[in-house]
Amino acid sequence: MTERGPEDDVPTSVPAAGDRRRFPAPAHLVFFHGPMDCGKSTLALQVDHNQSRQGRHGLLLTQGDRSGAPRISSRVGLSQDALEVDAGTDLRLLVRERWAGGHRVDYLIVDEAQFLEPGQVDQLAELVDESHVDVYAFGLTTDFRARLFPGTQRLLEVADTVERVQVQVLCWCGLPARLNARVVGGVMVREGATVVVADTAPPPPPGAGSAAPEVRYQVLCRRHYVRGELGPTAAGPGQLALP
Ligand SMILES: Nc1ncnc2c1ncn2[C@@H]1O[C@H](COP(=O)(O)OP(=O)(O)O)[C@@H](O)[C@H]1O
Ligand SMILES: Cc1cn([C@H]2C[C@H](O)[C@@H](COP(=O)(O)O)O2)c(=O)[nH]c1=O
Repeated sequence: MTERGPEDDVPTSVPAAGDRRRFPAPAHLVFFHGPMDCGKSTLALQVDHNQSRQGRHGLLLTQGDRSGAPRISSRVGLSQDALEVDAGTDLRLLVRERWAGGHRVDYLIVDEAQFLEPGQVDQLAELVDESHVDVYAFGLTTDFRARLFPGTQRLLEVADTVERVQVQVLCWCGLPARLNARVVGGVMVREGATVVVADTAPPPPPGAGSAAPEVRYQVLCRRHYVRGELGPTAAGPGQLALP
């Protein structure tokens, strides 16, 4: 086990082959991605559990969790308190402040990583390369327009390892679903703000009152995403709202 902290010496040149064991194993930036509901937050909490059980100290970060609280919450029922970050957070300073307060930080768990600014992804890479902090980031591949989020794009560009989360989410037709449709008032939309925090909960049964969330997401296969078809369980006609 390698314990990392501000006091560690960071090698400034590549060691000769015989010297390698004097240097810590390199840290890594790992990015796990997929559509909504594929188990990213569950995996984030599992990675944290497995790392912390090795005696390592992690810092959990998130932004805009569905719970509305600074937490990483999984639909399986697990959840952990986390630090809420936003576009203005310097992630290097965040870690250095923890170190200055006497806390060890060996690794970061970053959920909802699609919401990071590209510059914040570069800060994570710097923490990996210059401070030997392992970073495990978890985020959506694409937004409701089927375009990469800027944070996701940067993670795909610079991460040491990129893994598509293996749990398949299924479209209503039974095919694997990889695209996130935004549904407003029962109708799929393709225009709007990139960030709208909401869940994939199915629509309530007819007559259940107005507690229904106005915005929800539905994960679809490519064909049904392109056609804007939400399937038989969709509220309302399930039609695409043309711009
Ligand atoms: N009651 C349940 N029993 C078993 N697995 C569940 C249950 N509810 C949700 N899940 C699993 O949790 C997954 C969603 O996990 P979550 O971490 O919240 O996803 P993400 O963060 O990617 O949106 C679902 O795809 C499903 O596999
Ligand atoms: C597609 C899409 C999603 N979001 C939001 C909706 C949720 O609050 C999160 C994703 O959460 P999950 O843990 O992956 O289920 O992202 C968004 O703001 N914009 C989008 O285009």
